[in-house]
Amino acid sequence: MSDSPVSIHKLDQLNETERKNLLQRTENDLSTFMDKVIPIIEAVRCDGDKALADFANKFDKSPITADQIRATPEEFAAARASVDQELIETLKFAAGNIRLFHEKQMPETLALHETHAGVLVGDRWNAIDSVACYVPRGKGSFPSSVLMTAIPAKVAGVKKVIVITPPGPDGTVDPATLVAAEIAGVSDVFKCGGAQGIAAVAYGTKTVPKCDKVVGPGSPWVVAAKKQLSSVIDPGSPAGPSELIIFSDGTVPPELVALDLCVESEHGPDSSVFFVTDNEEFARAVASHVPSYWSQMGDVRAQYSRTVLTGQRGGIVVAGTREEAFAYVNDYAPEHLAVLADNAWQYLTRFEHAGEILLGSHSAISVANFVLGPSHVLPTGGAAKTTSPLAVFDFLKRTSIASLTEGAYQGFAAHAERLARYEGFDGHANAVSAIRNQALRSPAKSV
Ligand SMILES: NC(=O)c1ccc[n+]([C@@H]2O[C@H](COP(=O)([O-])OP(=O)(O)OC[C@H]3O[C@@H](n4cnc5c(N)ncnc54)[C@H](O)[C@@H]3O)[C@@H](O)[C@H]2O)c1
Ligand SMILES: N[C@H](CO)Cc1c[nH]c[nH+]1
Ligand SMILES: [Zn+2]
Repeated sequence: MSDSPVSIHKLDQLNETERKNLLQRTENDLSTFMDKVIPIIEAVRCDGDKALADFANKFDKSPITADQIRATPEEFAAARASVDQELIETLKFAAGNIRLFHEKQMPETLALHETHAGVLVGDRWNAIDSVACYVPRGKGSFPSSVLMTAIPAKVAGVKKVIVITPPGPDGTVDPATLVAAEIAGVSDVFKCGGAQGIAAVAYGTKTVPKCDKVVGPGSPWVVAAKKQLSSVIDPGSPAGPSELIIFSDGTVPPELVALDLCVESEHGPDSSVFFVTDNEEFARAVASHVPSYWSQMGDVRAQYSRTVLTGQRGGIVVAGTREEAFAYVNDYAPEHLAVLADNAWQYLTRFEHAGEILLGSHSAISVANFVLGPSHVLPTGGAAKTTSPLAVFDFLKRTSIASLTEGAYQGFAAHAERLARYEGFDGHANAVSAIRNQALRSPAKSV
């Protein structure tokens, strides 16, 4: 039991610096990528589609040419024919749940409140014009990410939704990604990933349309390019390497926690996954079960998981008290938080910061990752302290709407004039002092 290689970090044995280090993610230090993406971005800005093809050759080993960046109707048809019918049914099942959840999330288009007699103020929500959904391909294929990004955008009413994704070594888009795009109602899919894909939608190329916003998860190249281009395109939330914290009070089988530790840790060596508990005996039991689950995974995924769970950005955190366990989770602000307990709901109010909180053994991380409804694109790197999961709100913006009657205006104008004079704005003050000259404001008398 004690010879499990899973890291065990005892909070009360850490000094302040060590505790701080345990909260770090790979994405918190993008310094090695920030400079390297600049020439890639510049090449796309200057050479457009030709640069996209060159980078696809170089980074994706994909033999495409500048005139093959867009996925053709024939490629969609071939994808439809090659993807297993049951998988298509599953993609449709997921799409239905994602659509339903986001439809229910939509705010009223116009919400007005009468704050005083004759004063109507409120919000109008409307969609942004164009969005690019980034779908990764480097470490697997992610048709689920197409659904989790494009469907909320469509529900919000975005007119132009496109997908960008790295092409494979055969020069095509992953077939299930194309089928998922079709199910989501997206017909514009472009073969460009990494920093070059982000640059393409930021500046536009002959083939790839310039977009107002880019969403979706990606490698550090993608996250670094989003940061570099944040004044050119709205980069949305970072959505970097997947991360998970599991909290348990020891009232579930340790095997369950061990299995869940292998979930997000198999994404890549840069993921971060911890089990946090105040029960050391239970922690050691969990650690003892993990290696047997690695042996049930493919070599590459098992190695990613092993790297994460035996290193400094993963494993088990043993807190001295339950309060310290809650405090650690809140400081960490994980992307996903799974609460595994007999009565998981009792802990909900203890967790302030997380992209998603899954309560109880049946609210499985994999169900939420793939088919439940809420988007799996969630804030990473601690961004859950201030930001929210991808949702319809990311594709909408608010405009404040106001309307005053003549009677209401009388009650506001003198106050506005006084504040305008104090701030030294004569033009502002003069405009409202027309209160003394009603003719200027009354349509009936204005001509
Ligand atoms: N937060 C979320 O919602 C969420 C969801 C799914 C996946 N993820 C994360 O997304 C990530 C996906 O990883 P991936 O590798 O599949 O992403 P990816 O497909 O974005 O990465 C591959 C791309 O990176 C670029 N690249 C690779 N090597 C390069 C180099 N040497 N120089 C320049 N560019 C280079 C290439 O353009 C390549 O196409 C994982 O970290 C996973 O954990 C996050
Ligand atoms: N865990 C990812 C979000 O962090 C979603 C995903 C897609 N495929 C597998 N997992
Ligand atoms: Zn996952």
